[in-house]
Amino acid sequence: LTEKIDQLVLPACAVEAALEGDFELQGYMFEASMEQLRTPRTVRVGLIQNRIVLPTDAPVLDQITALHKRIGEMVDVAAMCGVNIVCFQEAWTMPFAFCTREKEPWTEFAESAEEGYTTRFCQELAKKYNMVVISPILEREEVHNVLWNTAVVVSNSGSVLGKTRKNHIPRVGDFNESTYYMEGNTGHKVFQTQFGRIAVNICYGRHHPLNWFMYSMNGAEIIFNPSATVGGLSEPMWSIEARNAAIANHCFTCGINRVGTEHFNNEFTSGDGKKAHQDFGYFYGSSYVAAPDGSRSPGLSRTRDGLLVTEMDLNLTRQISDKWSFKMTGRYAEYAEELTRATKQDFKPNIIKE
Ligand SMILES: NC(=O)NCCC(=O)O
Repeated sequence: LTEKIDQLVLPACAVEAALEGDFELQGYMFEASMEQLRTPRTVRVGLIQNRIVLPTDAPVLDQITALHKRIGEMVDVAAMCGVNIVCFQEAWTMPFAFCTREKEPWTEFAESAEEGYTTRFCQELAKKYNMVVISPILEREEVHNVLWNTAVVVSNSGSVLGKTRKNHIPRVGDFNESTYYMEGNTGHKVFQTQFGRIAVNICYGRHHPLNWFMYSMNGAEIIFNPSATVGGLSEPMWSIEARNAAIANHCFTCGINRVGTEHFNNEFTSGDGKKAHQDFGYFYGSSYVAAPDGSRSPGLSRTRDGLLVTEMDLNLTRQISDKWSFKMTGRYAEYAEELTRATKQDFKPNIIKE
């Protein structure tokens, strides 16, 4: 169904800047029917995927600053393309070092969601470009000194609208994230922005249909899925999960994955009897947007930095909901009751035997 998608013509200055900055720039459009009582609710969304800039053994602040510079240049191009909401990849200010299980220096990348340099940096971008910025970082919550995997949502006014934390922490492959931070405690927040209602389902949460569902129950029209995931593990699932969530929940979904292979100084093992190694494998990019009608944009490159700009008419969410009525036909009260019973210690599965 990618053939249903029209390309979005992007300004020549943006195309040139992307060429000069050596990153891919793609633009697509999702249209909706014209309605009599509502005007189109058109919004432009930018997804940014990238490799890390400096080697993983460069000083921490240099690594962060180099990523700010790189992403700042890409946001400049997003602004030229009229982007209203931009989302970066999971833990965008750092290498995805959680495979190592080392605490130092990786926990030094953690920053305050409200006051950290990265949030300040995003606030500047948001104000300058009248753009909502979704900034997934490693958060240090300073009152209790707890680390979290958090997306900070900066409003286009430049103020911090709020933050939302990763609900599901992987226990698969080299994703040793449970060594560093806890399951999120912020529920399924939806942020009302000037450009639509948005939510952030961070990485591994995309394997949980009920996680997407709860954001949608709270009214999300666009659900972002900033990720860090590697070839050989999740690639066969990547093109399906966010797309299916868009269909099932009558909303737009945006999958973002980093690119490149990140090398670490010290070897680590995967607990599978294989030899110790110094990298996680390659992050395969392929960021894309899926629409509630089942269509999707082509993915960005598997290997290059990129900016994907999509224009979407949010009226499509209600139009598809009216057509398919999944929200209306869902038997949620029944599921809720059965689920409540299923989560109890004394639960007996409802299996009928002869
Ligand atoms: N970052 C993260 O949660 N990755 C886990 C692997 C996956 O979900 O593909």
